[in-house]
Amino acid sequence: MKTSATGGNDEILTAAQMQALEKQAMASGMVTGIALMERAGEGVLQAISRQWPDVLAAPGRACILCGPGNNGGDGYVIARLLQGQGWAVTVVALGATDRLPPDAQTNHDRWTARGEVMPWPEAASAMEGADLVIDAVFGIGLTRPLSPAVARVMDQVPRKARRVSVDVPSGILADGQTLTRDAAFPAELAVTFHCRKPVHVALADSGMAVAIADIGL
Ligand SMILES: NC(=O)C1=CN([C@@H]2O[C@H](COP(=O)(O)OP(=O)(O)OC[C@H]3O[C@@H](n4cnc5c(N)ncnc54)[C@H](OP(=O)(O)O)[C@@H]3O)[C@@H](O)[C@H]2O)[C@H](O)CC1
Ligand SMILES: [K+]
Repeated sequence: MKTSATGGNDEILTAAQMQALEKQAMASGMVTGIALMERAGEGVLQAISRQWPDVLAAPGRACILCGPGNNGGDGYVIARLLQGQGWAVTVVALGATDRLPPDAQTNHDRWTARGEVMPWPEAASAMEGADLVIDAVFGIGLTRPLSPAVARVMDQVPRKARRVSVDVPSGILADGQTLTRDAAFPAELAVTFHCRKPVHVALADSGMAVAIADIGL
């Protein structure tokens, strides 16, 4: 699997086009959702190593914010992988965790066999002192502005941590209309899958780095 600044893929797909591509790949039997999710999690860690070679070299403390969909599912994969590399991992879940989409539920359950999940109101304390905060709250499925309880946490993300968004910084629609930029997760790096979405182009000169992980689509 390769990750790079452009991933060698200069295509730009909308959220709908990306969802159609994933659906088609899964319907064709070429790949399963659970395999895509595992590759996505692995791709995020590879992109972090490219961006900051030292960060993953020495295990530290990571806080993973997981949302109610498959973006959250990616977060549970990342939690498990980081813990396997010796990191102290805290996971915080937004919403119920007993009715996630199937692939996310599988990865949530794999995580809870080895670690805790804190409720959203404890997000601020869970992020305190973290070396790495991963935003796996919303990806291309965001459909409306963040609720105040979620927007507040975005303001509380410790700026001294390395801050990485899975796919799209939560709070921003993948298709580029910035819902509430100020309430969005303050990502230094967004790791997206297969190709960039319009939001990655729109944020190009915001100082946020973008990496593309190839998930075999
Ligand atoms: N499809 C795959 O196999 C892969 C997907 N990847 C990752 O998945 C996300 C897209 O996942 P999806 O579940 O479609 O969407 P999200 O996780 O981004 O969020 C959807 C859920 O969030 C709810 N939602 C939306 N907006 C809000 C909001 N403002 N406040 C609260 N909740 C919100 C939404 O609920 P609805 O009420 O709108 O139904 C959903 O429950 C993609 O970004 C990738 O990270 C894998 O990476 C590859 C395989
Ligand atoms: K995200």
